[in-house]
Amino acid sequence: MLTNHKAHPFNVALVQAHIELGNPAVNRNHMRTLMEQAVTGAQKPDLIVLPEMWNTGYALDHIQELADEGGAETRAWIAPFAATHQVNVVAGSIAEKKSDGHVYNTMLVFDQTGAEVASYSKIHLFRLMEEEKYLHPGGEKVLFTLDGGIQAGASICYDIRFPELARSLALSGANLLIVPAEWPHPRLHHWRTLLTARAIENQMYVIACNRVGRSGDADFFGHSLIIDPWGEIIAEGGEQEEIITGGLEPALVQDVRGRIPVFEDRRPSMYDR
Ligand SMILES: NC(=O)CCC(=O)C(=O)O
Repeated sequence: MLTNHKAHPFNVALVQAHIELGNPAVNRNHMRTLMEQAVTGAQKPDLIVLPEMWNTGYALDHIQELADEGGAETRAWIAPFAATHQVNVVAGSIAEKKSDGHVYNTMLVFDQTGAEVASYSKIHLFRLMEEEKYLHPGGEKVLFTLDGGIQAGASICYDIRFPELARSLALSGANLLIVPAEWPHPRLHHWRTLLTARAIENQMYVIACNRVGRSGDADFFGHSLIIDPWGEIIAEGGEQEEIITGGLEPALVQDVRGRIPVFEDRRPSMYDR
């Protein structure tokens, strides 16, 4: 059940930001400034989402030195930010160096008390951006409960090309898929179509925060999206820095699942793998 104990919709704010290649200090300050804008905006968010690999960008050649050791630096400022502003934060993803010495593309999630409620490392590494040469893949899917009882599933960028992951999260109870990304031109058509498909087939909300700006040869287009469980786009960013906001209506997931009973009509024994 997607339950929300608040009378108002569950308001989300996607921080569609530019990321400075290989400069965690600049990126941290920039994200904090934008997050402050988000919490002081007209509509106070219940949840803030950042883009993928926002601390370093794809500075993969130097990722061993640049990655956040144990995620300590990120945790040290995002947890108090969440508590101070009483807002859930999906801290996009960061390059995180774990105790095994490998660098992972990791999403950290904090609730509105500042408690860390989840950590997910990207399962599917994207060869076109050489992730598989420099990063280590995560080994498990992750669900978490946000303030208000909303069950969310984690996906990072390229993960959305694997419908099995979103379906598996939905079957485990997720009603909302959260997707930080660094997705460049010329694949806007894929971005919008895949995200919409994940929403329609799983009858879940999908919220996806992409970065903007050029980095090396890549031109990141933004177009962050908030999509409802019927596949309607509630809000979509442009190609510049901005904060995209929208309200999720908790009851809509069950309503859509009642209209077309996809989950009741599944035939798992017919699917090989
Ligand atoms: N950072 C990524 O995973 C990019 C994925 C992407 O661009 C795609 O087309 O897939």
